[in-house]
Amino acid sequence: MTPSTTDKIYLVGFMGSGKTTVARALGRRLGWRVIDLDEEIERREGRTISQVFAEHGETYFRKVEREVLLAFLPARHAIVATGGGTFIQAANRADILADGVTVWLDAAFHHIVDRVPSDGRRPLAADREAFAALFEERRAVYRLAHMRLDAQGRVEALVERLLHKLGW
Ligand SMILES: Nc1ncnc2c1ncn2[C@@H]1O[C@H](COP(=O)(O)OP(=O)(O)OP(=O)(O)O)[C@@H](O)[C@H]1O
Ligand SMILES: O=C(O)C1=C[C@@H](O)[C@@H](O)[C@H](O)C1
Ligand SMILES: [Mg+2]
Repeated sequence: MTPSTTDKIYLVGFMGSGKTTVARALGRRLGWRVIDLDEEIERREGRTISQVFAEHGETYFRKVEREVLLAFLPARHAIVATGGGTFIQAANRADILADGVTVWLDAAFHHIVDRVPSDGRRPLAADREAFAALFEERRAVYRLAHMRLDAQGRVEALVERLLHKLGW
C-alpha cells in the first residue's frame, strides 16, 4: 500500500526500538508535530499504560489504541510514534500504511532488553521469555512497513539516515 501523501511519517517497531525518541528528534528537525500514541492513550485514560492493562486488560487497551490512532488520522505535517503493538493489528496497519510513510525502526534484541524495563511499565515486557518470543514473532509484521531503518546509532544520525532514505 502506498500513502497518498508524504506529509506524515509513522514510526513502527518493537518496544524500546526508539520510536518515541526518534519521533521527537525528527519532529524538531522538520518542525512537524509529534504524536505519541502511548502518551495520548495515557492522557485520554488519565492513567498509565500499566494501569490500563491491569484494570481493564489488553483487549480494552487495543480498543483505545485504535480509537486514538483514528482520532489522529487527519493530522498532517506530523510524526506519529506508535506503540509497539499498534502496527500488529491488521486494521490499524491498513490505516497506517494508507495514511503516511511508515518506517520500521529495526533494533537488535540485545539493545531492546537493556532499554525496556521489566517493572510493568510495559506490561508485555514483564515476562522476559514471552518478550523474546514476541520480538521474533512480530518481525514478520513490522517488515510490512514501507521502509526499514537500522535503529543502531546515535539518534541524530538515525534522523539524518532516515531523511536521506526519504530523499529529503
Ligand atoms: N538510538 C538510540 N541510542 C541510544 N538509546 C536510545 C536510542 N533510541 C532510544 N534509546 C533509549 O531507549 C529507551 C527506549 O526508547 P523509546 O522510548 O524511544 O522506545 P519506543 O520504541 O518508543 O518504546 P515503546 O514502544 O515501549 O514506547 C529510552 O530510554 C531511550 O532513551
Ligand atoms: O508492544 C506492545 O504491544 C506495547 C508496546 C507499548 O508501546 C505500549 O503500547 C503497550 O505497552 C503495548
Ligand atoms: Mg514509545
